[in-house]
Amino acid sequence: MYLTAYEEEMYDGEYGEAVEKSMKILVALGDIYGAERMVEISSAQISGVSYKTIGDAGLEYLEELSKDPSARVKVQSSLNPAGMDLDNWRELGFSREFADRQSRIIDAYMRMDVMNTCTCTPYLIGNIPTRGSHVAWSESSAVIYANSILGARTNREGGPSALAAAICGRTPAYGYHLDENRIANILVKVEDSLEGYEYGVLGYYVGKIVGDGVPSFRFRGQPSGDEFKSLGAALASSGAVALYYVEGLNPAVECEFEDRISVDSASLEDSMDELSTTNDKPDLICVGCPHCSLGEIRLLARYLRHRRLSCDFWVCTSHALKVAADRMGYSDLIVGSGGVMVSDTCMVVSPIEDLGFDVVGVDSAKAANYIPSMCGLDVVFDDWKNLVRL
Ligand SMILES: C[C@@](O)(CCOP(=O)(O)O)CC(=O)O
Ligand code: SF4
Repeated sequence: MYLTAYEEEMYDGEYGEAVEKSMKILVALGDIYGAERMVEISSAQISGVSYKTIGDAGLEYLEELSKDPSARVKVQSSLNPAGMDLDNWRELGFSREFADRQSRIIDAYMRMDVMNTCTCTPYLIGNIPTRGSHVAWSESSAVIYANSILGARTNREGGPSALAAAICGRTPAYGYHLDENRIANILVKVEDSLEGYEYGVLGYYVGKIVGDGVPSFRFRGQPSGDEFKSLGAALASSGAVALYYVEGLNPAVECEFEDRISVDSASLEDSMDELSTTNDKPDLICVGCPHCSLGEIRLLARYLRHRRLSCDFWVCTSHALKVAADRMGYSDLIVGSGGVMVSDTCMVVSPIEDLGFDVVGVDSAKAANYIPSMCGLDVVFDDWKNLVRL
């Protein structure tokens, strides 16, 4: 592939070992996917943060890499959720051993100047790529949000390739960076008006049909940003979708529809049932997959203000939005009803299986899809208001 003089110098090790190693990863990826050149990126979102998911091998790789002074990111780079709340891990019951290793991972990233914002919704707290800009993001729910709602361009990176891109400020130009791979190829007509968590069910259903295709949605009403967050997360987890369009919002510049499908509430019923693995009552309810927006926290707080929860209840969000919720008094209302504000982590990447829970209630199709395999626990999937009433 073609490299500029500067990129070649990075490749030849003139800027240090970590830069050289990172450039070699990017060139190898570019060669595999037929990239002809690199593009400059404006930001990175780096997954592979939880000690639960990357283990000792990941920890050692990051510590080793971060010792090299050339391992410093060139663009704004933010971290995906970690395996614990970085401040309140003791109160939530995480072990000291887990916490020590998790902190070493965060420290290694911080040495490389990656921001320890620890959220899968970086676009809610300031890592907001502009329309048309190239980025290297590796959280599938954030990738699809960036490509679809923000109009930026990113492939579904892995943690190591997003980090390599951040260290070089470049990513190979293939896949969703190129116009020809951003053509809508399946029309999805949504016949009924949906609400809240139903957008996750829709994403789960459509993702299984379209795989890595590019759907274009025709909705009856206009979903909210939070609903797009749920829709995209589910599309990216049951399928490998990285980009979708919405008629009237971000219509596809080009469409080559190979298929057209219609979806109504009845077609979603089976998916709705599939997402629960038990009829038992949850002993933990978790919302915030992807991490809650401040608007979602506000609605939870208003609903819970005069209620008492009958089981543990986690509201997962970023540290930044938890601070905002504290100042608004939302956190007090949630805590007052028996809930907990959990920042930096979530029900999938934290070791909830070691905290004595058996059945987790979630309103996120993505979380319902992942908890049985990633935590080995049973799941009840429903609207959060129904879960709270159970
Ligand atoms: C499941 C997921 O949201 C979080 C776990 O990933 P990681 O621990 O950040 O590698 C990753 C993804 O969907 O890209
Ligand atoms: S599993 Fe959900 S909450 Fe956890 S990091 Fe992924 S998108 Fe975010």
